[in-house]
Amino acid sequence: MTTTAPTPAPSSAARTVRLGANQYGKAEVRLVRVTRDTARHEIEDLTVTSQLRGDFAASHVAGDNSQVVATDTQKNTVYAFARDGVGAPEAFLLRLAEHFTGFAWVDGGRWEALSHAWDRIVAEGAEHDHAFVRTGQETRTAVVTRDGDDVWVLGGLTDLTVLKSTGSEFHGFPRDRYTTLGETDDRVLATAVTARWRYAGTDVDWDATYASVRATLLEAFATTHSLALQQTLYAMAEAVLVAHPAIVEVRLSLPNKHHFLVDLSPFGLDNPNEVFYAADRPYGLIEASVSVEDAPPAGRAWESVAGFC
Ligand SMILES: O=c1[nH]c(=O)c2[nH]c(=O)[nH]c2[nH]1
Repeated sequence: MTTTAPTPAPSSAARTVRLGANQYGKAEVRLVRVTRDTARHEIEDLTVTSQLRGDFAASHVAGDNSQVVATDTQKNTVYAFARDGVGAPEAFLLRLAEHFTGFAWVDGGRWEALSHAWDRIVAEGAEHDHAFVRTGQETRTAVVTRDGDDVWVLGGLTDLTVLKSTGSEFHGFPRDRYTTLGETDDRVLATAVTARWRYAGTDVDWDATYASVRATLLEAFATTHSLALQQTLYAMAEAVLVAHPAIVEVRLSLPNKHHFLVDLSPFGLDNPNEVFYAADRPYGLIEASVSVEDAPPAGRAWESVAGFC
């Protein structure tokens, strides 16, 4: 038997290492703001992440924190800025970006928000002034990335769950020895939409555009007679781009929430497309980016945005 001597590990003196890309900050700051100027309160509920980029080498290599804006300070800043109001998450994040890049050694960063929706409770026939119920609907998302004077804004939403009980077909796919799926011209189509969209600039009515994009996504989902979830995805993204000149790119991630017809024949029953098993996994996952032809370069807009191809 031949034995090979192990290769000696290189001594640390023989190698030069270098700090690469880095960012740091406070993740998932939970912020709830109650606006109580009148008896009819308003509530804003966000989860905010702040990450700074810049010259932080001294802290990493020597423990010199003279340029480290503490993550605790970043968290406090989020709360302090909320004292003046929150408003659209995109606008709030742009304020944070402007503030933190005021430190000479901070040249950019990434600020992200999830916006959690609450509805008023209807009590005694009227919307209550200060009692709310979390809507089981989607979560609005926003990401601001700044690099020097360049800034990119993504709007978005996640967990917008939709279903069509007809108007969906799937056939014409290749068959090989592993194919068992039957062709269908009438199936249930359901998905939980995750969408992100890239704005061309920052002079935008964020709330109005969000509401309009959401409505456009829903309308396109409802009205597209679907031959594949891929086709529905494209129709949804196209509809958003056609209706919103401020938006230049849409990325969608659509899980195909399969609804399988249950075989009721063992019970002597037919099943004319009425009783389904709603499977939770595995699920098809359909993802794409759709953009306008003359879209400005995406730059760093999509950096660290997980969950898309
Ligand atoms: O809309 C669909 N797209 C697919 O790619 C696919 N694959 C599959 O098994 N079912 C479906 N449905």
